[in-house]
Amino acid sequence: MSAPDLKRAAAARAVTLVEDGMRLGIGTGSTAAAFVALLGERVRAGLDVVGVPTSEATRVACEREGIRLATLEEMPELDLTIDGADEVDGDLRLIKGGGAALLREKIVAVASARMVVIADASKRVETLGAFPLPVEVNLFGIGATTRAVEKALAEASCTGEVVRRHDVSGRPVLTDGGHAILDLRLGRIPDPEALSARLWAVPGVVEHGLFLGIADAAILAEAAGDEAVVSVLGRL
Ligand SMILES: O=C[C@H](O)[C@H](O)[C@H](O)COP(=O)(O)O
Repeated sequence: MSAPDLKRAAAARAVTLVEDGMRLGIGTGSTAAAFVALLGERVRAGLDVVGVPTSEATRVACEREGIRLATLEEMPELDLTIDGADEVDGDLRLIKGGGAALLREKIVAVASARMVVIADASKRVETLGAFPLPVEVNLFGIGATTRAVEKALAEASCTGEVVRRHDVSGRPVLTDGGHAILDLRLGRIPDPEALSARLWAVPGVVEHGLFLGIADAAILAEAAGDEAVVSVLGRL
């Protein structure tokens, strides 16, 4: 059972939550892409939904699948968001932003009555932080902002390094909103709420990838022999 098969299994369970007439938030990343493909199949079979994509990549994928789209200006309240995650803990706290879409993802998730995470079970952790925490920052004053983020880490009892994200060709990554990403390599985050508050207090931080109190449930798929077994954390 490959990782793509597990992602597809989690996405397939999530697609069953979608009902006719729903206003959907549609996430970003490889697991969300599996969801978009399955949603496209249902749309072509007659399901009537409208989606708000959380990135330009997801917008393009949805258009290819024939999924009707709107903006949050046109449709500021959503029924359900389905999105992936880089880490999920037992309290449904998340790290997101491995694909640099965290700002739009958080705006869309908070605009939704429900957010459901889809992931392979390797994303389930006891303590958040092994995955580097993405922080989206304004380009203006990025050196000073990086220093201030380092100081915020110490104040939240975290240790580690702050590294600007580059792509595989060595170019600095820019988000869909034209901002930079700092990856906080921490190993563990002992108090995510404290770190969240410290990061928000830094001028220049646009958003961070800690999603706290936002997700309602997580659909996690793991392999059992040749089968994918899906479990649910929280309530669907
Ligand atoms: O910015 C990207 C997102 O937060 C993704 O949802 C996250 O990185 C998980 O992606 P994947 O499903 O590819 O592991």
